[in-house]
Amino acid sequence: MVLIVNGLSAQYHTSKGSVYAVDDVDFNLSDGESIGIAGESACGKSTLGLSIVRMLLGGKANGKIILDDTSILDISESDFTRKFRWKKISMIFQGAMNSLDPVFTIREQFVEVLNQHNFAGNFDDAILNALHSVSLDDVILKKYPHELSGGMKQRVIIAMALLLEPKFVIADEPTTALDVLIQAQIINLLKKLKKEGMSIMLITHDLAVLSEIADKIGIMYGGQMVEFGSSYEIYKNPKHPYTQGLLESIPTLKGNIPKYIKGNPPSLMEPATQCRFIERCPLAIDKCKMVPPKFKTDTGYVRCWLYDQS
Ligand SMILES: Nc1ncnc2c1ncn2[C@@H]1O[C@H](COP(=O)(O)OP(=O)(O)OP(=O)(O)O)[C@@H](O)[C@H]1O
Repeated sequence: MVLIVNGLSAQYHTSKGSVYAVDDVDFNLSDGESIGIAGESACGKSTLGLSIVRMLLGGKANGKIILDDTSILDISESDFTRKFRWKKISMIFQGAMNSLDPVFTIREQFVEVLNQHNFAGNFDDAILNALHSVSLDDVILKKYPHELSGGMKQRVIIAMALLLEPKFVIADEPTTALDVLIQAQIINLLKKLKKEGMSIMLITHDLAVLSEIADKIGIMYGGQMVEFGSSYEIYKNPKHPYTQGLLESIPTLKGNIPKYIKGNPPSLMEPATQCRFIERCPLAIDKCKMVPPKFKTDTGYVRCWLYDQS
């Protein structure tokens, strides 16, 4: 599965005006590659994921998303549902484990998902395959959500996203609200799925959890992907001052005191007219009063005037 995202923007229209939640994002993934999307709260990470599965409620996405040679924003809703949604690409929604229906057994909830997608194969085979791929035992099928631990509920949610065997799964903060041991189990599960050939887009505010899964990383700030590249390049040689700040804020075992980025993220109620990071950037220069374009790096790009070679 090859994914090319080009000039992707997404806006929500609210009674207070438009929210420019995703602004001119580019990235690409080759077959089998996974990407990590990191950035602070409200910088557009979920909106980016929702745009790719065409599930932006109250919003509209523009630009190009090419999935396996099809421009998926240009096909009809029914074609997208029939050929792509949950079959080639699915999403594990943020907080979904808390929205399992308390009055239905886990099996009934799996059946509901299969029915919604007009699944024509053998229901039991599909459910058991998905369940086993997340290392859950068949006995949980008879249980109700309140009988499961948080980690088991999150596995159920991941299994639901895998029911129709998509090759690309977007996981939006799949470890939030789980204790650290369970977080590690879920990350290991995603690693296992990746090894089995699945491409994953892992969305998180925590850069530290990406290192084991992501071949590439996109750093989001104020609706823009301010840096994109191979994980190696982003970790070893981060270029954007925001990426540098994020990496310095990760606690280490070596005793370095984690730093934090002063100030608050910008409002997304206006389109960008200058660098979105200007107010918080320790390295800002005069040019930063203009919106930075994407400057090429070894493996991707950075949106920062400090890398202007002209
Ligand atoms: N349905 C919506 N209607 C209006 N505005 C929205 C909607 N969903 C998100 N937003 C706004 O869009 C911006 C980006 O939100 P988004 O949820 O994509 O960010 P995020 O990086 O995923 O945040 P978090 O890490 O907190 O989940 C925010 O300003 C948010 O308030």
